[in-house]
Amino acid sequence: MKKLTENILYQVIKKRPEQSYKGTYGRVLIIGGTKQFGGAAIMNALASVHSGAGLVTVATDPSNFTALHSHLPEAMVVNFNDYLIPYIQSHDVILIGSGLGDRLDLVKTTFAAVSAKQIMIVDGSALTLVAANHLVWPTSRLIITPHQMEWQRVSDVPISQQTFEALNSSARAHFNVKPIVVLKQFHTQIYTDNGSFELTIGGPYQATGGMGDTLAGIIAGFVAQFSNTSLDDNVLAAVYIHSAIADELAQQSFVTLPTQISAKLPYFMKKYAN
Ligand SMILES: NC(=O)C1=CN([C@@H]2O[C@H](COP(=O)(O)OP(=O)(O)OC[C@H]3O[C@@H](n4cnc5c(N)ncnc54)[C@H](OP(=O)(O)O)[C@@H]3O)[C@@H](O)[C@H]2O)[C@@H](O)CC1
Ligand SMILES: Nc1ncnc2c1ncn2[C@@H]1O[C@H](COP(=O)(O)OP(=O)(O)O)[C@@H](O)[C@H]1O
Ligand SMILES: [Mg+2]
Repeated sequence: MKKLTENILYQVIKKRPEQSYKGTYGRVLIIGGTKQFGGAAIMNALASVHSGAGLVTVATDPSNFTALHSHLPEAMVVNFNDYLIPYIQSHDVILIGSGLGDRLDLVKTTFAAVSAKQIMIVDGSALTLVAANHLVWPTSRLIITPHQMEWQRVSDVPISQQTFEALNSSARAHFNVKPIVVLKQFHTQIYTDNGSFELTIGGPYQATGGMGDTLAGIIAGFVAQFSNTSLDDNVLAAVYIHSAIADELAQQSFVTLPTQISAKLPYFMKKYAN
């Protein structure tokens, strides 16, 4: 397993060309946040916008609109009970699942509408719904971001066996579509067609609800905007920067809040842009 280093940030984060506009940096659709878990979609969106996605729309329960806008007026909203197919088809990147509760209907609609050229990130409750209902993965460019229990649910590799890299790799190989797998834990592992990678930074100051929702949002922001590097590299850079910022915050803080990580992203990214 290759160890991720800071070098991935120099490779991926580039100074922006002057001849560009918001459309250049990608359109992200976030589908998540039931009434109970609205914070998850808000944290997705904060991370996507702060990491540089050009346009972010959040399809969520309408009870979350005001809270989302008060944190992030940059985001657009749509009621996730409305007809979503035109939204799904017109976005470059779809992030589904954070705080999605039991909305299997939304997972099915999204999987059916997404096309092969779009990038889809599946997180949180959507992973649990895929596993519980034996859904077939869509043939989009797919990234999944399970924590260890979610990975157990979707891959059948028990948490106690997940230390074995070969088992995780072979479980991934048996999916109908081979996704980039971000297996989150202390020292997160990333499984790709080009090998597996290990994060060697980060720590338990990150163990706060919303930390994974924030990572999923950063991944969306990175894959939406960086078009000169591979999808694999963009995901690796997103995973690295999430914990690098946490490490920096942890020098002064006992816990590192997800929203603090998002707030720091633009400043942290600046030093790598060349
Ligand atoms: N503010 C918001 O709106 C927030 C909304 N959120 C949203 O809530 C949804 C549910 O997400 P979830 O992860 O909380 O619940 P679930 O999928 O049932 O997994 C938990 C079960 O797995 C077990 N477990 C074992 N290992 C584990 C591990 N490494 N990491 C984590 N758990 C581990 C664990 O064991 P236990 O803690 O009981 O020991 C428990 O039995 C999801 O969509 C998410 O986006 C959250 O982001 C929070 C903030
Ligand atoms: N002890 C730890 N050390 C390093 N990172 C951690 C630790 N505990 C949690 N994390 C990180 O926090 C995030 C948790 O993701 P997840 O459980 O999906 O959170 P949530 O769904 O509440 O947003 C992952 O990125 C994980 O790697
Ligand atoms: Mg999660």
